[in-house]
Amino acid sequence: MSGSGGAMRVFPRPVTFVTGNAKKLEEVRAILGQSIPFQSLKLDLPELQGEPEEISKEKARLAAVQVNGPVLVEDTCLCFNALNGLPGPYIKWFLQKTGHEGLNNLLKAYEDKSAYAMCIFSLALGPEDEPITFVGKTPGKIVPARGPTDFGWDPIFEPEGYEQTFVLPPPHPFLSNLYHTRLRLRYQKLTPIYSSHLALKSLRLDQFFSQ
Ligand SMILES: O=c1[nH]c(=O)c2ncn([C@@H]3O[C@H](COP(=O)(O)OP(=O)(O)OP(=O)(O)O)[C@@H](O)[C@H]3O)c2[nH]1
Ligand SMILES: [Mg+2]
Repeated sequence: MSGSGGAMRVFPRPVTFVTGNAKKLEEVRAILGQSIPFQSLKLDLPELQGEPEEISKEKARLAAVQVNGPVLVEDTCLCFNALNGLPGPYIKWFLQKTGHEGLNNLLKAYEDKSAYAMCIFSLALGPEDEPITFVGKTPGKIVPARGPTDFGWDPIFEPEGYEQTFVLPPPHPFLSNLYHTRLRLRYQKLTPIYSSHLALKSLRLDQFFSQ
């Protein structure tokens, strides 16, 4: 990927990251840095139902109508293999209603505690454009909650190859392996953005943007 000059050509109008989740915004903003012209908008979009990619696409369509310009949205799913991918996109409600303990209890009847965290980004150039969707997955397992509980299901998700949950452990987070695992998931969140640069270039949509 080229420097921010190239990105400016591809995205002469800022891409609006639409989310109602301050923590999500903080992480995406930290990763994106200056790589693309970026702004955020706090909108609580409807929590749709269906397959994760379809939900994400539809969310991008709704966001693009409200913003009337290029938008980026992200959906995070936590998927239990014993439950064929559920709660998946419904993790927000399961977490709110049952808490960490309830999520563990859902798997009590199964030996298989494996799970995966999935981040789906959708980019829509505008209300008339079909969103482009990219998926990043991190495998792991569900464990009783450990560590700080300030972000979602982090304390009950143990990424594969680690004996710690997904929370960032103080006091030296930048040096820990776990921090790097977490960055990897976040990097997967970024892959869509890099890929969409390439897609946009190949479609020559930079011309479209400068009109
Ligand atoms: O432990 C976590 N580590 C993460 O990295 C992470 N990212 C999101 N979440 C939580 O998972 C649900 C997804 O729902 P979600 O993707 O629809 O988000 P949201 O509705 O809060 O925001 P948005 O849809 O307005 O962007 C919500 O409960 C989020 O708080 C995370 N939890
Ligand atoms: Mg949501």
